[in-house]
Amino acid sequence: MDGTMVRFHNVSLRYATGFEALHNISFHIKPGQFIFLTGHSGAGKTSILKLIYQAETPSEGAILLNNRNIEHLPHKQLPALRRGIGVIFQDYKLLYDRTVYENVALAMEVAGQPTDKIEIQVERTLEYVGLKERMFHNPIALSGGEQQRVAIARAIVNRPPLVIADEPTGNLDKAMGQRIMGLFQSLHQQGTTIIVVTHDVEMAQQMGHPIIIMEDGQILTTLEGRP
Ligand SMILES: Nc1ncnc2c1ncn2[C@@H]1O[C@H](COP(=O)(O)OP(=O)(O)OP(=O)(O)O)[C@@H](O)[C@H]1O
Repeated sequence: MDGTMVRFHNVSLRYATGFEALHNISFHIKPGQFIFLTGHSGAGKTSILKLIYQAETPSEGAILLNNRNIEHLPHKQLPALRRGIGVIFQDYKLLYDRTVYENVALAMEVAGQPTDKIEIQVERTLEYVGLKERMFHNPIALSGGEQQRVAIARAIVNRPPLVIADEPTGNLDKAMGQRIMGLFQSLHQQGTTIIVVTHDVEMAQQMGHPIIIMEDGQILTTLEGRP
């Protein structure tokens, strides 16, 4: 497929502390690609995700998202940009005073979707991640792998073209990790662009997708994956 889903062009990121977490990063992700981002702790992986969903702005360089330049986007355009990205955070960021259903529905409510559509789509998405039976439970009563799947359901319920996940299998056993990766693989097969941060290079290699390896805020190398 042609075009650009994400492009970093000579991007650097200096945090308010003065620390430069990313230095002169360039890479290109096409629509529909599945990419892994790996590297040791502190290499800058989460910082890249933060730049993509605009929690941070680069100190230098250009970022293109869906062929649009985003590094100096007006504030009022931010919500629309973020709706096009499903973000799965390292610590899930679920709301523990609401049910599983409500956690996922909220993402559609803030996107202004009508109630009837929300009911159908939330149920369908929870079924997809295998949690329909737990719909009215509080996420606190769920295992780590189940909470991870609620976070995935919330991220994909609006069907964003881009899904980014920070260490989605980090705290899970191998079987649950594979199940989560299976979900990303099936989203990828439906045409979604996927970026997954992981420490697990072996697992990433088994999946056969390209792997960007980071070190000290720079890209060390990119492994191309299987054709
Ligand atoms: N808000 C911040 N202010 C200052 N420094 C930060 C901030 N966030 C991250 N850093 C620093 O930037 C560097 C890169 O952090 P980042 O979270 O991107 O690394 P990472 O590769 O995702 O690490 P991990 O695998 O441990 O999650 C680290 O040295 C970190 O301490």
